[in-house]
Amino acid sequence: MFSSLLRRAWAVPSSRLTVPCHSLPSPSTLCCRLSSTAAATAPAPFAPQEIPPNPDDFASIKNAISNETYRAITVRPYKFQTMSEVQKKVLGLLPNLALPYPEAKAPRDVMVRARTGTGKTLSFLVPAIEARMKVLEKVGKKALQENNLVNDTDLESRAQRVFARENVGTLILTPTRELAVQIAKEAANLSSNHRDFTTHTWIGAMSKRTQMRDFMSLRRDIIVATPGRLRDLMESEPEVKRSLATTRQLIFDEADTMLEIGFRDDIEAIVKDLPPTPERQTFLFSATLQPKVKEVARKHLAADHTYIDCIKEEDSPVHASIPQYHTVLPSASEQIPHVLRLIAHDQLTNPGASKIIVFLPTTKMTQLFSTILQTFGRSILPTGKTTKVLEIHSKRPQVTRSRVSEQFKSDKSGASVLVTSDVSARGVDYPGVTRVIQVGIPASREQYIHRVGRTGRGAMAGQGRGDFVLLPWEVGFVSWQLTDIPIKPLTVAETKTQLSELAKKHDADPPAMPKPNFSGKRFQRETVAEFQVPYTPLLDEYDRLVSEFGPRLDVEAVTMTMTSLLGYYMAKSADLRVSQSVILEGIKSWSTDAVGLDQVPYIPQSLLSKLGVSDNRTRSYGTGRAGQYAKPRREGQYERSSRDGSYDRTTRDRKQAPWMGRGSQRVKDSRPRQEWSYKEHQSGGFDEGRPKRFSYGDSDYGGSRSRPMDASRPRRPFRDWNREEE
Ligand SMILES: Nc1ncnc2c1ncn2[C@@H]1O[C@H](COP(=O)(O)OP(=O)(O)OP(=O)(O)O)[C@@H](O)[C@H]1O
Repeated sequence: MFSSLLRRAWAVPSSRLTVPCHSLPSPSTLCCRLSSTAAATAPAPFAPQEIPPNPDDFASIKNAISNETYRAITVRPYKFQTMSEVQKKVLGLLPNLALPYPEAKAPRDVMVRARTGTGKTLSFLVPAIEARMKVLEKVGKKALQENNLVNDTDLESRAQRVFARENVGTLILTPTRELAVQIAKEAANLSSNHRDFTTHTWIGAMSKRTQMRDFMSLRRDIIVATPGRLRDLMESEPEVKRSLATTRQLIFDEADTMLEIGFRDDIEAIVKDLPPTPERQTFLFSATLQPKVKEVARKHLAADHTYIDCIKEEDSPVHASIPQYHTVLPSASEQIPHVLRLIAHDQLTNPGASKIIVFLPTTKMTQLFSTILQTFGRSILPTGKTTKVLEIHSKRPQVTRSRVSEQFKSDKSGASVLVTSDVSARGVDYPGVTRVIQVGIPASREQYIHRVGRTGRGAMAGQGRGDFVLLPWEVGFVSWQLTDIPIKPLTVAETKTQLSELAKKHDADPPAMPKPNFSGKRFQRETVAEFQVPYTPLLDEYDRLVSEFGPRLDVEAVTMTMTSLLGYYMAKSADLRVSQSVILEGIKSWSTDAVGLDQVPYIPQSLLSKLGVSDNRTRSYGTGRAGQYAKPRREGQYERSSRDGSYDRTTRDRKQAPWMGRGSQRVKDSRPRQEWSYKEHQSGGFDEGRPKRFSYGDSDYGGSRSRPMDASRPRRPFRDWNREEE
């Protein structure tokens, strides 16, 4: 019983536990905290005993960290009591981990693997703050020594201030802007009791002038940066380069992605100007660390670094308690209705507490889904118009991205959906996410894990759910890439049945939702979810959806989406173990079956050649003739394979379905992965959070800068995707 109490203490603020120890069973930690009270009242023969704190509690590292940091963790603003496994293992290395070089004993570098949402951020920020404070303490003492003084607070703090304004303490590198902002906020919270402690955030799309002004005038304790902006500042501002050459600590969050080929140029250029190891201490943290990344990582770490692995070899890399399901759709026409059904399922399962993230593979696809959800979801989802649909991807202005991200973080409406690209896949902490839905395959197995990890975090460990929705030809991803992940099959038919049962229950006994609060002067601006009653009749609408929105969607916008998908998926044929022509046919069918276009849009030959794929056309055939090229869908190619919509293929179907072929390792090995140049990356052609080689899919193909459309072809004006149809 006590162990379960402790486990639950993740959610219990420590201040609440200040009760007399005799009223509790036997928690040693609490007795320890209250030992002075006990001492005052205890009879003389039983002198107070020093009971060591529970090793799982932050109290056990109290003497290894400064009082200011300890208070920030356990009192304000965090009120955490129990350490997670990763925190216990990393913070257990304190105080040595935070001692300045050369006093500290080796090993000082660490590489850490721990599941998503288990508090890795705090694990690296505490040593970062402590290391900085220790260095400053040393600087103060040195100033006293040089002046032959024993005590002079003014002199000490003057010396510390000068030092802190010239030298950088810790540099933290992250793949995305949202994550950088989040870490910087957490660093500010954790250091809030240390006077004048300053954290800088250097990310793209924010004013360099402001960043430089703050850097020149304030302390330089911690810098949290994305590699692009950091490199830019290092190359253009001599003072940045000079100051970074004094950095004592380098931290890679989401280390595996930071060390992948896409970021490698930037990282190497940055690290070259930092002090070498062992003078510089390096931490690498991630939920996923493949063997090849570990090899690259060793280049940046001291040879005698510590490797902390909180995931046992035989365990799943995702929280085993998060149920995960994959649905292989019988036909592309089921894609949007099925996603809507999953959202409805979540809203009915968690009435008034539903918070969903939908991941899409490209920015154009994200825009398309967001538009469809905003337009149609609001009429057929259980929470109707009160459903909040938010959209984030790298093509949105940074101000909007930050606003939307904050909005979703603080959302308590009970019916919100964040439609996003991979910019939200790693590290971002959205509290209370009840379900993660992935539509289409992620960039890699690791990205799948990180996406699912947006649910079941922190105090909600083990709660939540993951759904993975695949087109028929994407099935290879589950068969070949997710072999070690406990993911169960779920058919469209099963989802329909479950939803219909939930709807019946809902109609029989609609949940009582809190009414918006109009009392007093304060008007509660947050919309609270309201349910449509009766809901069961609306379930029939799902199947009519595609024919409804098909004619209302802009053909050119769908073409752009399709082009972005081509760029993304062509590089994935080895992962899926299907040929590129199967993918091409699959995406063409998607444009008619899933989004309801009358005919497949024109795809320029030049784009297909660039992607290294042919659809058996000659160059002259079809050039500039979008309408003429478009051909009707091949009847029956992606038809439903069974009457109830389940994925139950007959032998005949199996023969006809090329994606069911498993391919061979030889094909996989012989085909090089597509990689894209730094130039493409600089031109904005990549979605942050994902290495550049995936840039093509999310790039401006189909976008405003370099559209592969035939220039002579008359175009329809591009619709504003964020507005509802007038
Ligand atoms: N000891 C703790 N007790 C309770 N909650 C905690 C504790 N440590 C961290 N948390 C909370 O858990 C959540 C997840 O933490 P964090 O974002 O650091 O996870 P992570 O391991 O870095 O995840 P990811 O791999 O996705 O980046 C945060 O909301 C954080 O405030």
